[in-house]
Amino acid sequence: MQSLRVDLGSRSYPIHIGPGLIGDKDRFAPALAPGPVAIISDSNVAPLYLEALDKTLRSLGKTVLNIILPAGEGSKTLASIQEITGQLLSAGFGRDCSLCALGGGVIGDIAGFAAAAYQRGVAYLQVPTTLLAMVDSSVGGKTGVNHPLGKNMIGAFYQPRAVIADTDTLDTLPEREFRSGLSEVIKYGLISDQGFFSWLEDHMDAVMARDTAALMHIIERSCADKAEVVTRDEQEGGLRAILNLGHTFGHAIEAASGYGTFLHGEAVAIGIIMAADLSRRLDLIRESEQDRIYALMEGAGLPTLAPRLPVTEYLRFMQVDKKAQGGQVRFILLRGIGEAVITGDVPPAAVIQTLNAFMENEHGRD
Ligand SMILES: NC(=O)c1ccc[n+]([C@@H]2O[C@H](COP(=O)([O-])OP(=O)(O)OC[C@H]3O[C@@H](n4cnc5c(N)ncnc54)[C@H](O)[C@@H]3O)[C@@H](O)[C@H]2O)c1
Ligand SMILES: O=C(O)C(=O)C[C@@H](O)[C@H](O)[C@H](O)COP(=O)(O)O
Ligand SMILES: [Zn+2]
Repeated sequence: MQSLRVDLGSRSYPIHIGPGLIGDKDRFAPALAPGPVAIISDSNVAPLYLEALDKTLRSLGKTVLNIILPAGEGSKTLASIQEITGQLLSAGFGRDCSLCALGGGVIGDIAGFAAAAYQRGVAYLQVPTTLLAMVDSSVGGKTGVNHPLGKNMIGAFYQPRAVIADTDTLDTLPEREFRSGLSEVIKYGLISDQGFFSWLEDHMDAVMARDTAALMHIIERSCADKAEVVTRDEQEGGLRAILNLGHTFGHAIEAASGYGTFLHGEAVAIGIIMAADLSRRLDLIRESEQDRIYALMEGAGLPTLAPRLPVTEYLRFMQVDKKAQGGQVRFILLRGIGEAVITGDVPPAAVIQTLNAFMENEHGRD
């Protein structure tokens, strides 16, 4: 097992990564509030891992309530928050309860927001079971749900009490979901960790084969890179926006093509390639660097073609991006591999050139 810490003063918490952790009551005990526990999971994950977690929590003397939502992005709605809070109230759960998010990023985001809102805030733990959730969504306290007009539009910054990533759960993760998580891993290399990007170029075969040591390395390095950013800027006053590389385009792809058509990581992979294209048009990166990014995404089996939607549709969803300031969309661009830049003065003509290029020749590379 490896353990890291997210240092946020009184809101600090550990991240534990390793095999068999769902059965390790000593990881759970220090993070739980005194009262009962609700496990929030989804219809795919619950049959696989809920019984084991339930048993661990009961061995700590806890009363346990199970709440199971339909699997998939379609559940990331306010209706799910209503469902969870309704079940908590019916079971008589008070402010001394804890919620355990057992699942991928969808469950983590929903359960985290339910924890932030229920009786104005109760304890919660992240027990991520997808690669994407282990490397990204379980860490940093961004919680929330979608709105038909935009992704993650309703939510809160609310930190978990612990992140407990049982790497054994990755054994059952479908291949497409595994690959989806890799785009967020590649993102860390691009925004702040050139050495990690090079390591991924050299070890992608081992990663794709789910080699144990390679998986431990990418999860640990990703969590460390994310924790470093979150510690310096918890609520995205500035720096944290770099974690959004590829997301301005990516969120537009997810929303405009209907939530769930593209997995989040797939949309982010395409979005990162589009952001690299825009960075090259603005002479921030060289074509050779753009080629390396494209090659690594392809090597990870991720999609690189943007869906053919009207450019006006892309622009409509990009306009509501939460990073916009004074009506001006801000982009996360690359100044090289390993260095991100947050910029609010991208000429609209350049953005439209990138969008047109992807719509015309499908991959956006002239
Ligand atoms: N809060 C954040 O900082 C943050 C960061 C990145 C992404 N996100 C959000 O995370 C979501 C995507 O998360 P995701 O990719 O984990 O998707 P997901 O939660 O939908 O999980 C993917 C699929 O795999 C299934 N699954 C999960 N674990 C499994 C396992 N071990 N074995 C078999 N099946 C399993 C799930 O039931 C689901 O069908 C998006 O909504 C995205 O916006 C949030
Ligand atoms: O933690 C962050 O900060 C991120 O931006 C991580 C992203 O990978 C993640 O998709 C996040 O949910 C996006 O947040 P949003 O504020 O752009 O909705
Ligand atoms: Zn993301």
